[in-house]
Amino acid sequence: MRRDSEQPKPQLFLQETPARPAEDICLETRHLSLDYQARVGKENQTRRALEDVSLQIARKRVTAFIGPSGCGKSSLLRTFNRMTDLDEQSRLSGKVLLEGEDIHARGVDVPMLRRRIGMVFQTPNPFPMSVYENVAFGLRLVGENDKRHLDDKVESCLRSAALWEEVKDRLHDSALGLSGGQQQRLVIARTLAVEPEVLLLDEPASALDPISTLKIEELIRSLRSRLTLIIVTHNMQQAARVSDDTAFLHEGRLVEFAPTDQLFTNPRRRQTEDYITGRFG
Ligand SMILES: Nc1ncnc2c1ncn2[C@@H]1O[C@H](COP(=O)(O)OP(=O)(O)OP(=O)(O)O)[C@@H](O)[C@H]1O
Repeated sequence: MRRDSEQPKPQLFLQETPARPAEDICLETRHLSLDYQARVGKENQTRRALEDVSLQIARKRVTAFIGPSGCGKSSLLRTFNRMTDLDEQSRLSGKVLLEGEDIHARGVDVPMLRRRIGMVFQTPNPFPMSVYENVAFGLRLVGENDKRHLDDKVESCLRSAALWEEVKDRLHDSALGLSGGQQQRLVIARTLAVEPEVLLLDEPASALDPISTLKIEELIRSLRSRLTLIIVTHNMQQAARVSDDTAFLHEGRLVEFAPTDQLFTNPRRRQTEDYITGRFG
């Protein structure tokens, strides 16, 4: 196995990664750093969650973010749909580009950005309404009220989320009566209804049992023919099973980003090797 003798130099990262044709890149960060305010005793201190992260996410692939707790995986994910804006005290520098366009440029429509880049969280969060209305929700918001069209769309999204067969006879029952795994697939169906280009998944299966986890993993694989997926996971086996590319982060820095097979079998960085072989983390 090849090892580096030196500490990683993330700023060299792009030169070491096989260049992707520009037309294959969906999302890109350039020298992205994120600072937040932490309360220490009676004082606020500025802390860095992300440090000079530059990476290119390929379209219609599954990219996994792995790394020890607190390394910045979720923070990085949340920059892609500007969820980090919700913390008014955090400061971002560098760029995030979606299809080559700066998502922080003046005039960007943030609700539209969040339609294009959907997000699914660790704990399933269906709305307290029926299964049907959960999926129809986003469509109604954009003015779709035609019943035939809504019926078709609800069915196709539930099929895409591998949930239709389990819920087709209880579409008008409360979504809160579904199991945790079903709720998470419903949330994915709800997100798919507004036809996002990118789906961000923040530990989507960590609250689920093994069978539900398997279903979510199969779903992730099946969705990559139609959109770009990015998954944060603590579980390296899961990253290896579902992703095409994997980024390893440590202390807010991108240490290594490579095709998943390569990263797990022949990591280029000593730190990556130590992490995947369980020497730390
Ligand atoms: N707005 C914020 N306020 C307080 N702390 C923050 C904020 N943003 C990031 N952090 C801190 O920055 C670090 C990175 O957090 P992040 O949630 O991105 O890590 P992570 O790799 O996803 O961790 P985990 O695997 O434990 O979920 C953590 O120490 C976190 O507590």
